[in-house]
Amino acid sequence: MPNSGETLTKQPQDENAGSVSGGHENGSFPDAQSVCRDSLPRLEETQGEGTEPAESLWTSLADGRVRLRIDNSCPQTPITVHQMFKESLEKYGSLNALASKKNGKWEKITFSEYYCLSRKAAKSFLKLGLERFHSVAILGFNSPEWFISAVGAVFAGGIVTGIYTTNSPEACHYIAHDSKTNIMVVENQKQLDKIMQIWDRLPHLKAVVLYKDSLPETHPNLYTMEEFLELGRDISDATLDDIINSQKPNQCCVLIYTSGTTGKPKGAMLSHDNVTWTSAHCSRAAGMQPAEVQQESIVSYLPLSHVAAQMYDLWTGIKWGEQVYFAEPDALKGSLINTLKEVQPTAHMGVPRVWEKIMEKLKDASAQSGFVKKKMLSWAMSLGLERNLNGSSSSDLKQLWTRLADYLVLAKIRSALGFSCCQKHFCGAAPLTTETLYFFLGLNITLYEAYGMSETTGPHCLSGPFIYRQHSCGKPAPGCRLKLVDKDTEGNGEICFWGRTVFMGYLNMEDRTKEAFDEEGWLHSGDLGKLDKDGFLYVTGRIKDLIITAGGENVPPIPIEDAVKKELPIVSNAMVIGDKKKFLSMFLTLKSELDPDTSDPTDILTEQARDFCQKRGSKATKVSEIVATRDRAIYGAIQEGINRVNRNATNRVHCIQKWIVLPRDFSISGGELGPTMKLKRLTVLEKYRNEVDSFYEE
Ligand SMILES: Nc1ncnc2c1ncn2[C@@H]1O[C@H](COP(=O)(O)OP(=O)(O)OP(=O)(O)O)[C@@H](O)[C@H]1O
Repeated sequence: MPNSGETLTKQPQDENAGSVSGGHENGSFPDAQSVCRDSLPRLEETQGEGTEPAESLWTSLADGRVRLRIDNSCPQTPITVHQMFKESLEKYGSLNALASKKNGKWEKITFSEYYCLSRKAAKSFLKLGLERFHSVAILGFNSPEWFISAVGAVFAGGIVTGIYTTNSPEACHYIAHDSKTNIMVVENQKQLDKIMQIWDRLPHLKAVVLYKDSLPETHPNLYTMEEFLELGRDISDATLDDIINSQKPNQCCVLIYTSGTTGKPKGAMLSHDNVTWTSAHCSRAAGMQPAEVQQESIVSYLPLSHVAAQMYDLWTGIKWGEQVYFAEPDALKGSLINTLKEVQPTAHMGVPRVWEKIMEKLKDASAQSGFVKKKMLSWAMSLGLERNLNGSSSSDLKQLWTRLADYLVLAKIRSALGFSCCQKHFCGAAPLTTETLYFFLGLNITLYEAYGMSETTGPHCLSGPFIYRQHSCGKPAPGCRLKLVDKDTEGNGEICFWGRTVFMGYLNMEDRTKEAFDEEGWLHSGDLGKLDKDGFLYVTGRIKDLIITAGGENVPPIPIEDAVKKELPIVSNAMVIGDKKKFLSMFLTLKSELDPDTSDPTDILTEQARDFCQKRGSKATKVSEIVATRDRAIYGAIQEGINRVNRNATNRVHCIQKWIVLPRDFSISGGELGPTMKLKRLTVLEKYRNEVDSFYEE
């Protein structure tokens, strides 16, 4: 791959692919006319006041600088995280910023207090020996301490990186080592235990701060959050301000480790400009309001080590003066709905799996309710869906019924979910199924999809109240561009990105960084997409998941997997296997109840799965009963379902020839799913290597 780090004086010309750009400042989006065939706009000569000059669009060094992608479609002066916070402080200083539950009561701090605490944290990090461009790693559930540590780390000239709480000690070690972590901020004893196991192999680690539990043992370099915040007392404001003032927008301040669905995690380096520009422009385009218009309130619960949550909750919260309420650590085990009901957020973001879980809960509740309730719900939802799919073209009487159904039934469900005041429901980070989309449309909840990657500082394409089309991820954010390359006859091509969302490079991975960009500096996503005539993007597949059989046929696995799941409602996960193999085979897992404490899949089949068994004449209630006996009724039904999918296959190569039911559903703790519930195919292949071999034994 050519070196994209060259000076970008030459402007790219793309003869085959038109590019689509986002709208401007006011958050408006382009119409059909802006699907243009022109080249990229000229990069401005100026990189913004105070920006260190840099020649290259990428770097793989923590202390590296990049040339910012400022051009006439996004001319705004680049700023640092501290400058962004200072601007917000002037406007929103007295507003509440962060709210967390302590002893059953919400405790709140204002933006002024938030800023002061972040400075205190910054001084304490310096006192503990945080070196420039070394990392502060945060390992814990969302909380004010998480935010204050993150902002403090950046103020102190460090780089903040989140670590998933589900990571093993070795996975924590990988990140801490790669990012030269100087200080680790951990939530509780459980996370501390992991660090204690690896500390002696982390030569840069100087101290650990514990922010929830009390100190379990005396260790010279172990502090509680209270102790920590006092450590920097003798660091002067001038010392900190010197460091803050020396920061440049084109330097790194955040590291997001990809969750490794395609291999080893990579540390995506985000610059101050990536963070501040994306915070300013993406959420506004999706309809989020600045606090001077309406203070948005949101609930923070998705892992902050993932780019989507970190941008949405933390950095955008600072930019627009949002009030962030922290959920309980068991949010995803069920308590989230209670928090939502209390907070009544004005906007809510979930990954598709979160929305699916809400859907499954509602379906189960409906299945257990009486005949009349069930009928009322399905009547109201069918009217809601019809209106949302067909618009309000129906008769006056029908419209009246639709409004009545919303008032009598649907509004109550939305209220029970905590969405009475919620004006924007976002979904992103993974594909959303039509079933989920339609289910929520039936409830009169429109899910606005966003699409992007860690490498685009989260969202690059957005939907919102002013830009929406079903099944689409919307349009590029204002000032951003995308193009499709290597298009097939149906218009599907690889999605490539350009704009100030585009990251700096992968830390310590020069080769992977070069591979990510083409010679003109476009970032290649590894995703397939299609554009409609109005410039709306539809993500249609992942090249990075493409299976190439031994015969050289390209097989996208997701459509086959989705078809199997649609045919067989007992199936939870389906995974096609066949890379470099003579034919395709498939792993299946069955829908099973989750352990309420750990969220791990149990052996007990879900209500829906048991219903499937009963209808097929099987008495099974557990996964193990089906697998151990190769339950004839169920195995027969699965084979029939697969036969139906095979009959609709594009050609013989796309047919599933062998399959197996695995004894346990995929899960994050099992390692088969990433934190946004995306399938980690390589891990599954490794974990079930014997089963794979058994498919292909002669
Ligand atoms: N709205 C969406 N629809 C479909 N796919 C999406 C959407 N949003 C994100 N994705 C998928 O998620 C990918 C980005 O994921 P992310 O940057 O979070 O990396 P990851 O999954 O954590 O790890 P890895 O890079 O190792 O796969 C995109 O390239 C795309 O495949």
